[in-house]
Amino acid sequence: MPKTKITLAYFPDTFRGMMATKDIEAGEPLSESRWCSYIRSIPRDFGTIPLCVLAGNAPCSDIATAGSESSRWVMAHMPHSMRLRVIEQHERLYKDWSATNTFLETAGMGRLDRWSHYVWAWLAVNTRCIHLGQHTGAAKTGTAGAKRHAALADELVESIDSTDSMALAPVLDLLNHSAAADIATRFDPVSRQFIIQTNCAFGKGQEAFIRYGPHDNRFMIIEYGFVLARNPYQVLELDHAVSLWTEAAKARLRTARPRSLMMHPDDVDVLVSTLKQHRMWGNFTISLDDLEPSYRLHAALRLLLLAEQQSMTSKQAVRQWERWRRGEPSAGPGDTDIEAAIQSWVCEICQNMAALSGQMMDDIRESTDQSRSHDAGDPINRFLAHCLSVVWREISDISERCLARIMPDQRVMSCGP
Ligand SMILES: C[S@@+](CC[C@H](N)C(=O)[O-])C[C@H]1O[C@@H](n2cnc3c(N)ncnc32)[C@H](O)[C@@H]1O
Repeated sequence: MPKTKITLAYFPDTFRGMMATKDIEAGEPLSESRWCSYIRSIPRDFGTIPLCVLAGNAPCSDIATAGSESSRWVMAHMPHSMRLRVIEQHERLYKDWSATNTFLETAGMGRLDRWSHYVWAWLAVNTRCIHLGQHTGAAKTGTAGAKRHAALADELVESIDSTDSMALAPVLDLLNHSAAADIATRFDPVSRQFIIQTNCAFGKGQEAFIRYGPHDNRFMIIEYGFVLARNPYQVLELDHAVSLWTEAAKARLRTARPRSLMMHPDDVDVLVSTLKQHRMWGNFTISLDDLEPSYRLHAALRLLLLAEQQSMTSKQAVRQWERWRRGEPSAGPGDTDIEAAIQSWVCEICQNMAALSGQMMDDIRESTDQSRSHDAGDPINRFLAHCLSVVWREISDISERCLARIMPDQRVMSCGP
């Protein structure tokens, strides 16, 4: 950290200004870095971001197998999809750390000595940077000059690799996120300024917001360490549930007595490969808006359930599925059965998700209550625990509403054919 003897403070006459934290001799430089004041405005701690908890105090190439008690607790209380994303994020962090050290060593500048400082800096950039490749709503109308200006900005932005063009923008990075904010961003090639323009008004004294993106709360926790109480982007992510189902189907077919004449465990892999070839594998969701399986989930379930339910080979199932995808007339009475099987699958998964989320919310409440009552330090970051609880509440809500849609008149205890 750069050294300085001055810090931001409020003064009765001049309001915000810089105060000496120690005696300063005449002739001393006020700050050893021109960035010092900015760096001091960045939060000291990113403890509500799971990666910060998981990264610990020493670099480790594989967090899935290592970590402190609190990092294991955080991992165990995240939905599966979040866990995968945090592991991926840690791999990126570790790769960046290694690449930075290689660069410094090659340049004869030694190595970074503090992992925790690097993690802090990495998270500061990740939570506060703007991407120059981000470009929304540049003026496409107006005077010839304005259009030329916009075209120049477009050209500049297109020439930038957006994954590699992060910038920290002091003051802009103090703006908080609201899903209701409406902004347009552009880089002005003449003034070389990154401009954020708001399309909604803010009254005097109100907090001015920007929108970081159309992100759900799982993403907000991982990238920014907070949740919105009412996030409009809510979906049930079911990739893991579908993968578990394929494994269970293979196990069932392996032990089936009498052996299924048509389906073989390897057929399940063929069906999965078919979905992958059609770029239809993954991103399986049910959204809060319509409480229906997304097209991708519906299509995948149709193929996966078809072969087993109607005793087909994978080849026959793929042929029938492709006909359905092309919108050709349905292949007879089996079509109603397969739709019922899809509903039944969704019903069972929603019951499992509702039960799991209830258990997770109880666990989180108990763990935070325990660390409060024992006064045992605070191994669990309470705010992070609260954020995880909100995510499980959302999963529970969608699951229960989906069950109520499928079986409107019942308190559903069991689904199935
Ligand atoms: C770009 S900074 C915004 C300024 C930040 N509040 C600060 O004090 O420096 C992003 C961070 O602000 C916080 N943040 C942004 N929007 C928020 C919101 N709606 N509710 C709670 N925290 C928010 C999160 O900690 C996030 O990682």
